Amino acid sequence: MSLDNTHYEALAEQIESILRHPERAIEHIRDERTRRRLVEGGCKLSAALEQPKETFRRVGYSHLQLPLALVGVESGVFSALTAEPRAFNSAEIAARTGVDPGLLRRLLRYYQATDVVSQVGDDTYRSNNVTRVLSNDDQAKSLRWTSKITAQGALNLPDWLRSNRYRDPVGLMPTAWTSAVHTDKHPFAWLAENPWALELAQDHMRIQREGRPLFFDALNFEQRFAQDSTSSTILFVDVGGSTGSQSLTFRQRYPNLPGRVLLQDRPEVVQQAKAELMSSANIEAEVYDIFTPQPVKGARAYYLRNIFHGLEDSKCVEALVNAKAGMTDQSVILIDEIVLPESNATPHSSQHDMEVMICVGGIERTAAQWESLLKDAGLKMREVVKYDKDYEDSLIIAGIN
Ligand SMILES: C[S@@+](CC[C@H](N)C(=O)[O-])C[C@H]1O[C@@H](n2cnc3c(N)ncnc32)[C@H](O)[C@@H]1O
Repeated sequence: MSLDNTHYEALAEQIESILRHPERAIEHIRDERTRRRLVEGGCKLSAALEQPKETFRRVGYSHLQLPLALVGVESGVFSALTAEPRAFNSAEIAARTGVDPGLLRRLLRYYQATDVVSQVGDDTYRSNNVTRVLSNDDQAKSLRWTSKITAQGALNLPDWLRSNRYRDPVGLMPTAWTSAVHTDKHPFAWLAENPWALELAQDHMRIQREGRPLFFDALNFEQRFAQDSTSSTILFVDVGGSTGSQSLTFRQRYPNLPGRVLLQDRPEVVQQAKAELMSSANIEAEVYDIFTPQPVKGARAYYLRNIFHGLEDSKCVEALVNAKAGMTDQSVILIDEIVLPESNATPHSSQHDMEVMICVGGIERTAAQWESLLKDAGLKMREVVKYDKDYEDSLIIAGIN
């Protein structure tokens, strides 16, 4: 259908009418697919129609977004605005936060202009859906991680890639991030020596998963892998499982399933996991290095989430061969990672690819790349279960044959 100016005028009026009461739209759009179409269409339309100076402003000022969000979080401005469902003037917010009134007016002007808060009068502001997300303590922790850690590496990316002559930097050390923080340590070793950052890393990993589907939603573990289990069956080995969120979920999803659940990770992480994991959760935790042969023999499933995207191919194959050392014909390796499509990747999955490149010299992979890695380790890719379309999160099921 060819559209003329009258159609575009009518569409613009409809959009403006939605924006006069966005909360009504949130209330009335019942279908998630419709909401996504509007959000994605709006973003793509905005980029497709913008003039050169608008492109420059969008891209050239993108460095302000993250630090100013963190300012709003750490100063308490966002939580002051969300404390009550009403509008506040800047003097009230200044009194509640201790932020200088002059600075506060400038910050609020910026937040209003970038849709982080809503302005209802000359000096009156109220929270909106964006303020509410940013004032959530957990989201704030995640912002601290990206701002204090990953953003440092991202800003160093142009120099780092140029100095490495634009090679694909998979497995390259130092990474864009380690060179930005001037360490010659591997990022995991650096984290072990910087407990404040390790805590942020773990919080971020936990938070960025919240509300997203889990592989348990798409696959019935009990039916597929736990037939005839007894109390001595090793059901689920959560390799590199951090403080055990997936082990805990496993126990919660299958409370009556007989068998053992084991968490394996680096020494400093296992120490923390043991302190955090409730003994009633019935999860064992042990130190294990994925670059040594798997000591736990004959488990039904060796589960590895977000481990391989931090490793170059040769290291992945080494870790897979080591995992295989524990497997029997009945065992499977479950790799829970992004599986990138060959075309039309989502922003989330491609952002993750950039993030692992910047921080750990890692890479997100396509199904063909996963299949090739598994083949090199003498394993067979049996099935790929995609369980989150936004992130392309998938469970790759592999076995010895
Ligand atoms: C990106 S995190 C993923 C954590 C967890 N699997 C999840 O998805 O929430 C990577 C984990 O691998 C662990 N790790 C890194 N190198 C390891 C090694 N050589 N052996 C065992 N675990 C390792 C880290 O300590 C960290 O907990």
